[in-house]
Amino acid sequence: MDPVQDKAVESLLKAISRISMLAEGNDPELDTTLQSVRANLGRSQSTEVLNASLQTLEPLVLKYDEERLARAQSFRSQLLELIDMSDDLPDAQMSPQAKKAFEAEIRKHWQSSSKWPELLGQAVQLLHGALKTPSKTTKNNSIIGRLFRRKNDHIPASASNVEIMTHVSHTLAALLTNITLPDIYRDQLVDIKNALTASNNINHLPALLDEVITLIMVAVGKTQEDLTLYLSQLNQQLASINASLVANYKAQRSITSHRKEFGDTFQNHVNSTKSDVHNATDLNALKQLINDRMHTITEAMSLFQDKMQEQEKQAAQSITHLKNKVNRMEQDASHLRSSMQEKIAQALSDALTGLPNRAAYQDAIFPLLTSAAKNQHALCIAVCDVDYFKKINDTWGHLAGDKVLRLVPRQIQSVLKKEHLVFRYGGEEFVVIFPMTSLEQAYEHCQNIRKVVESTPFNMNGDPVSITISIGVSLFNGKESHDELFSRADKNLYQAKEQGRNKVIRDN
Ligand SMILES: Nc1nc2c(ncn2[C@@H]2O[C@H](COP(=O)(O)OP(=O)(O)OP(=O)(O)O)[C@@H](O)[C@H]2O)c(=O)[nH]1
Repeated sequence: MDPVQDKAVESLLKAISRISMLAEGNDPELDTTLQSVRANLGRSQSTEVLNASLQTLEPLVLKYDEERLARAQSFRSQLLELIDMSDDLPDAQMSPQAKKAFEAEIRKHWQSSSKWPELLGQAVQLLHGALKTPSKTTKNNSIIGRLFRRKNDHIPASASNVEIMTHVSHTLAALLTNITLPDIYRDQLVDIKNALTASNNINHLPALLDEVITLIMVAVGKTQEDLTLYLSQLNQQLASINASLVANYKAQRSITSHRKEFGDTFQNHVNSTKSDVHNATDLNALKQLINDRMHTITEAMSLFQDKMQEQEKQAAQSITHLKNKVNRMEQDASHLRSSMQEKIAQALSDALTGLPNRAAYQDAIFPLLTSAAKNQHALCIAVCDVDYFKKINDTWGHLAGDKVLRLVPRQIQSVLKKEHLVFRYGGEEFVVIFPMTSLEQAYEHCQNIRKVVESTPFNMNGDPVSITISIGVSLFNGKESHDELFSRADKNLYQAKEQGRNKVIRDN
């Protein structure tokens, strides 16, 4: 290999090792592929084209790496700061073991941005848990106790409490800017960030922490999906780069073997010419012989040059191809994420109503049930079904039916709070999740849904028509499976239909 090629290979190795640094530790398969790419690069030869493209690539990769590191460092220090704030919170106590274990987690994962939502989720849960653990001196006076058991009592808004709350909420809001969510959750993220920065009342902290936990659970689920998809595509691209490198290596090896072949042929001609000259007796015959030899050597040289030109052309093409693939891989890494998020958002929303669909419901309900069970929060679900919907379709047509299906959820949402989650479960059926809501409160909300739907005049070909809705509500008992909870709500709905419709039936 000549020194120019040596340099090119060295540059490529460097660049690939930078890329491997970015991808390091995310996926074992990816690591193996990168190792194999590196191994092949080590054997390959290269040209100036490759070197030039790598010189452009390298500072970009280095810059990205530096920025990534700076972001990670800031994320780590904010996270640690958030945890330390539990010491300042009134009536809160964080277990030192839990804190230590979490700090170890931070040390382990702070550089891997795919782990950030999970780390933030853990931090917020720890903080939330600390708020629920009264400090020894004020055992019967915890925030949670006052907030949730005796609703009208509040911690006095002293200057230091306002200061602490401002510090906690601003740090949390800053940490949340590091979390990437699918588009459908963007508004929710902005709402939470606004609510955090707008609040200086420490009594709001537990409820805000709960909202952050719920949102992050969604983020953790989604980023893992994104990452898996991204890594599998990245692996494919790396495998294809690897194939190009192998082909390039073979081409270079073939050039080397042609060079050797030509050298051998040339040497043979020189040797036989030497011996012919040595044995020559007739000058004319010798002249003829030398002419013939020169002719053969010229032909062999021209053949060799043709072969070399063709192979160098192929090698240059293969290197350009390789360079394009590396560039495409860079671009893909940035575009892939947003397009995947778009797809996830589409897959989770219902085209007719724009509401999150049944798949989104499945995504949301399981982490919420886990959190409700763990934190002993009340959680209710309501199954709402438009009455005699078939008749609406039959009388005014399917398009009118569609219009009703678009309007009903708007009416439902008009009487609910933003933390209540509405899904189109299928057909004319909607499901509402009421996190941190007692059965009594959920029942009241459902009565409001029923009333608002009943009193809305739906316009059918110019005529106002009254439409009603039946609802079954059930309260999660903290131990049962989702199916048990759902089937109880469904049975309640069935009873509402049985009892004449336009009714809300709750658990006994
Ligand atoms: N227009 C329209 N109709 C739908 C859609 N999805 C389901 N449906 C119709 O909704 C109707 C539901 O009918 P049923 O399950 O019998 O319920 P119902 O007639 O409302 O009777 P009740 O149980 O008393 O409320 C069916 O006729 C479906 O074709 C949709 O997206 N658009």
